[in-house]
Amino acid sequence: MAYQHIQIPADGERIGVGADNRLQVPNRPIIPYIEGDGIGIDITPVMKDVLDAAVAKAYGGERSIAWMEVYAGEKSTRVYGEDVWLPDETLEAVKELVVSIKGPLTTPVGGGIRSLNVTLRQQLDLYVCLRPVRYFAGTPSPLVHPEETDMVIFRENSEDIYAGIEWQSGSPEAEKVIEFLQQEMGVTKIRFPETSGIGVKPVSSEGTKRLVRKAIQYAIDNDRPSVTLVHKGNIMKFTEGAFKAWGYELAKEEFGAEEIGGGPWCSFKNPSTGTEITVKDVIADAFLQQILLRPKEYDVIATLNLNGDYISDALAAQVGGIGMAPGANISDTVAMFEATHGTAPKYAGKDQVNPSSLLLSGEMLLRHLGWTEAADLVIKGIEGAIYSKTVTYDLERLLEGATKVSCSGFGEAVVSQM
Ligand SMILES: NC(=O)C1=CN([C@@H]2O[C@H](COP(=O)(O)OP(=O)(O)OC[C@H]3O[C@@H](n4cnc5c(N)ncnc54)[C@H](OP(=O)(O)O)[C@@H]3O)[C@@H](O)[C@H]2O)C=CC1
Ligand SMILES: O=C(O)CCC(=O)C(=O)O
Ligand SMILES: [Mg+2]
Repeated sequence: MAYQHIQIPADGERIGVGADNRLQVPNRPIIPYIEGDGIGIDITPVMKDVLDAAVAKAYGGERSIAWMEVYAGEKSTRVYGEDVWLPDETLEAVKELVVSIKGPLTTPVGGGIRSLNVTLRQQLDLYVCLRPVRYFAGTPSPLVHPEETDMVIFRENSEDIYAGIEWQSGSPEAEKVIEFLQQEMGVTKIRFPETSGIGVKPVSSEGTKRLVRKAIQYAIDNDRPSVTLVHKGNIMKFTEGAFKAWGYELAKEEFGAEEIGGGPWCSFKNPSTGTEITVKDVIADAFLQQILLRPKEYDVIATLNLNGDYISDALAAQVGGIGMAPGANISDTVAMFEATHGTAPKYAGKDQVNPSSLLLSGEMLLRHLGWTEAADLVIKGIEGAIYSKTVTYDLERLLEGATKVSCSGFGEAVVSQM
């Protein structure tokens, strides 16, 4: 490895990947991190400090993280030059070093660059966006029983309208596609052909099945009772409807699921525990009301890219907001952990926001390394800080008798509660 601007920590070692894609983790692994735009500057240093403290406490100095900064977004344009938003060496480093973590990156609405977050997922084929949503006791929530929300979202991360295949209204490309649709495909339903922008939504059986396979395997490994396929297949029959059909097909072919009654729901016995795992489906709009009214009925969720984006913020709100919801983007070998929320520009550099989403993403990273003792300490620290009502502005404004602390102050509270 030789990089232009990335400094490799001399005393760190690379994580290896063995048979069955198992990680071989040295005592001082090199972990690349992207600071992130906006509030990235606030939350990323806190995340590093908290993870370092948890690892030091759990392993008494025997293990530690060799952090290595890699660049993307606005910081990259300062380091590499005006138009370099995502340098090749960032992609190379993240791929070679296998496990990384990132802060949020800005995407302009309308024109400008396409999402760097989506580009990272696509370039590295991080096809699973894993977003667990659980409640921490004492967190203010709009629900009467927020503790009943305990779901793990598997959002397909490589297809759907996030593929970015779209043409602007009035462009020659849009006109050409519209002409093709009308003249060669017999399409008569484009309501305003003169002024329409056009987007394409690819959804494949391979893309669906690799995602649903991971979701079902997660349910097996974690002894969860159900996997729900969330789709809008009544309207988008050959994309979202196909996602549902391929999901059930996979459950039957690869996991031996059998139909319940006349189907389409099916179930099979968890090969490790003997517990019944139900594979079911629900239409996305109905799902969004049911997660508020009957959250206990849902557990592992497998869904398409756009649905997963909406659902993850909606579910996060139920357990305290997007300041609390972690995530990971995963392929068969590479894992990149990241917060669910964005760059919250109005708070950038003010040391105010809640770092928990990135802290909990870091907790997932530690668990992914097999460093469960350190991961448990991060959870203990966050639980302790929230329980003692020492919280950032977002929770303090909803929590009677709470003490408001800064972003870094919350990090210190977490460490002191470990
Ligand atoms: N993966 C990524 O990197 C993502 C990037 N983005 C990008 O981020 C930019 C801003 O997007 P926007 O729609 O404003 O969404 P954001 O998630 O950045 O912020 C929306 C609101 O959520 C609340 N919030 C977000 N993060 C926190 C936090 N850590 N602690 C407390 N509250 C928080 C704030 O609410 P309040 O004002 O009520 O305090 C904030 O104003 C866009 O460019 C978007 O594309 C968006 C999502 C994910
Ligand atoms: O890439 C972006 O700007 C937004 C991404 C997003 O909303 C998400 O990852 O949940
Ligand atoms: Mg989102």
